Amino acid sequence: MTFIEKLSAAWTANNSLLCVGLDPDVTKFPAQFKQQPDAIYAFCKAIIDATAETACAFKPQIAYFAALRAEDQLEALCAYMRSTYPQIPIVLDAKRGDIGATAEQYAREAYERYGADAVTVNPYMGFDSVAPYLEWKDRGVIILCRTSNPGGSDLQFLKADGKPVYQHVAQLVAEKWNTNGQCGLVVGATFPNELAQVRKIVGDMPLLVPGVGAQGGDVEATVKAGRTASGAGMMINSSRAILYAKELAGEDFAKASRRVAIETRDAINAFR
Ligand SMILES: O=c1ccn([C@@H]2O[C@H](COP(=O)(O)O)[C@@H](O)[C@H]2O)c(=O)[nH]1
Repeated sequence: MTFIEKLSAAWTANNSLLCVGLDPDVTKFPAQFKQQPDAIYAFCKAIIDATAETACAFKPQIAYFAALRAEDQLEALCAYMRSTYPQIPIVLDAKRGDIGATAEQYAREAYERYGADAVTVNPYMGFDSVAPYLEWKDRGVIILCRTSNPGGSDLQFLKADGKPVYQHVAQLVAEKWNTNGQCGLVVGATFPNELAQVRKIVGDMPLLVPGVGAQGGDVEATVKAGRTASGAGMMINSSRAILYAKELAGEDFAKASRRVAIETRDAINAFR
């Protein structure tokens, strides 16, 4: 099964466009994890088990693991997700970008070492820096287009040949790079107008849409701007708001995460 087939099946089976982001920050972990040597694995596993039925994808952010020399825990976590929830795609958020020879190694890291279904990639160095990922025909390549952060405008909004750079990226990926139908784009929920522009350019291409939850993106505006005719087409990511959900009286952290994941999924579904 290809990444796109798996994602489409997960949209339907879980009736969800929610992507649960795994950004494990040990300073925010509940007390019971503090002394645990594999705390990152144990915390993320609990979140995965609590939210799996609400999600169309999981998105581990590699920086949170690498910064603590915890790549082995990321590897174990990806193996756990693949064996326990094989129907839910893993999108490794690594935002890689380098010359072709190095990109080949980054592609192996994402797809072979971690067994990710898709990886995020930076298009700034052009086609030959993305081509090695495209060689993995059953995997997804999710290319940064209009990122959710304010500083994304510094370059992505610059006009070239009369239109902003992010629109060039969308057009280039849709018309030239996506020959095997395996590409997606990252477009922030914090910019619904640009999300609508990108949707017009790329047809039904899947979009990874971070920015709801902690970054304050508006769910209704996001869904209305980015949905396809069939009411899908997006992995709307929320990380911190789910991982570190405020617990209600008598609730534990995983139940709180599950509750917020359900609320977010349902809020999204209300506008599909
Ligand atoms: O444009 C982008 C691309 C990626 N991200 C990543 O998504 C999550 C967002 O986390 P929240 O806690 O929901 O804000 C994080 O891993 C970012 O690295 C993004 O925010 N914007």
